[in-house]
Amino acid sequence: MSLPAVITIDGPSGSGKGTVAGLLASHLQWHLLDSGAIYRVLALAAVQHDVALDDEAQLEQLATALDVQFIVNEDHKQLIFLEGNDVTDKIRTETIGAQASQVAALPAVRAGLLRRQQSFRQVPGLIADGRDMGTVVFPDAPLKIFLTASAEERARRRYFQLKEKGEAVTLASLLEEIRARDERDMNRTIAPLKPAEGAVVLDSTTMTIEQVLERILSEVAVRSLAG
Ligand SMILES: Nc1ncnc2c1ncn2[C@@H]1O[C@H](COP(=O)(O)OP(=O)(O)O)[C@@H](O)[C@H]1O
Ligand SMILES: Nc1ccn([C@H]2C[C@H](O)[C@@H](COP(=O)(O)OP(=O)(O)O)O2)c(=O)n1
Repeated sequence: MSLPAVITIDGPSGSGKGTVAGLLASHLQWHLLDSGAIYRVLALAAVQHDVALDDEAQLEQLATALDVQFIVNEDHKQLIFLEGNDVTDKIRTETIGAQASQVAALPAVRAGLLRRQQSFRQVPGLIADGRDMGTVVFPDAPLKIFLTASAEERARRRYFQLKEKGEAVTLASLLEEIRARDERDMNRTIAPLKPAEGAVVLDSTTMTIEQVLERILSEVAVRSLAG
């Protein structure tokens, strides 16, 4: 029996992966894997348990035993729980993003989280967003998207997103953080951020969210992926 279909969406921070993945999942009524959230939760767990962000052995243990739950509420919003506590908003800061990028560079951590991510592949299908969804976690996915945008545009998007949440941020510091995270995610030795073979590369710098969604849906239709 063949495995349920997966659409992978990989790309750098602020390219629109999370937004588009969520819209696609609700449009197709498929499951959603926000793999970045798992790395963010692991970073938060490490801080809370006083585990150093470069202690690979302890982080591996923490990763394998990580008590994280994804729950969709009645408003169709995905909530994320760590050890029973709602951490949905807490994990969205740039600090946690940078810490997630740090723990994600450790091979034992990635290996410890691999099967957990693959278990999200359930009928009728899965939309998986991250950095290595198409290259490592679901290499057989029938549709792989690499979503990108200029660093300036991604920093601008993040700026408005965080400002709306009341976070005190500056455009200049966000651009610097985005560049540092790009650098680490693209240059690590294990599962670096890069387009998977055969990926559709979409540069969303001058595209609206709707245009990105339409473009991906046209690729879904060409491949007859949705029933
Ligand atoms: N094509 C787009 N045009 C304008 N804003 C966008 C676009 N795609 C995403 N955004 C906005 O940019 C911000 C970051 O998007 P997000 O989906 O969180 O990116 P990622 O998951 O890749 O980090 C959000 O506020 C989102 O609404
Ligand atoms: N599949 C993944 C997902 C995220 N990561 C790492 C690298 C990223 O900088 C951090 C945070 O990822 P996340 O997708 O939540 O970040 P953005 O929303 O794109 O800013 O985790 C990863 O290494 N592999």
